Amino acid sequence: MSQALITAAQTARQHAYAPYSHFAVGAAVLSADGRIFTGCNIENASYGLSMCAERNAVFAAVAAGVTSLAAVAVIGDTAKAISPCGACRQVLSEFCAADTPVYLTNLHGDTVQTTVGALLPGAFLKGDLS
Ligand SMILES: O=c1ccn([C@H]2C[C@H](O)[C@@H](CO)O2)c(=O)[nH]1
Ligand SMILES: [Zn+2]
Repeated sequence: MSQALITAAQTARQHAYAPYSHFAVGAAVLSADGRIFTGCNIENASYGLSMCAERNAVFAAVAAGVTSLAAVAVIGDTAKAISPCGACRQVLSEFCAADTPVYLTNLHGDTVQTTVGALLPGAFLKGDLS
């Protein structure tokens, strides 16, 4: 399943809209019942409005009613496996368990398997609200 998820991320990457950074990213997330949702980064002339691939994939899942994710894959044209930004780590923490596997990859086939909890130890979570 990790290979299918990585392939889905790779396909989504082809739709990246990144005319400013020229850095295309794709992401895919897996639901508990085996569905895959994908996202690519989408930039804007107002740079700060740009959105990462990871968050677009998570938001696509949530918009389909899936709020619990079983696995995540991300791909970009990096020298080493891609490293998600802090904002995406926080958003992943909202919808994934700490032990949810994350496959970080690049176009050379380097793959690092980590977890959402390892990517953002001490994430601010629902339970922290009083
Ligand atoms: O993990 C990452 C890292 C970067 N980007 C996007 C944001 C921006 O559009 C471009 C350059 O940072 O890549 C992602 O989508 N995911
Ligand atoms: Zn991000």
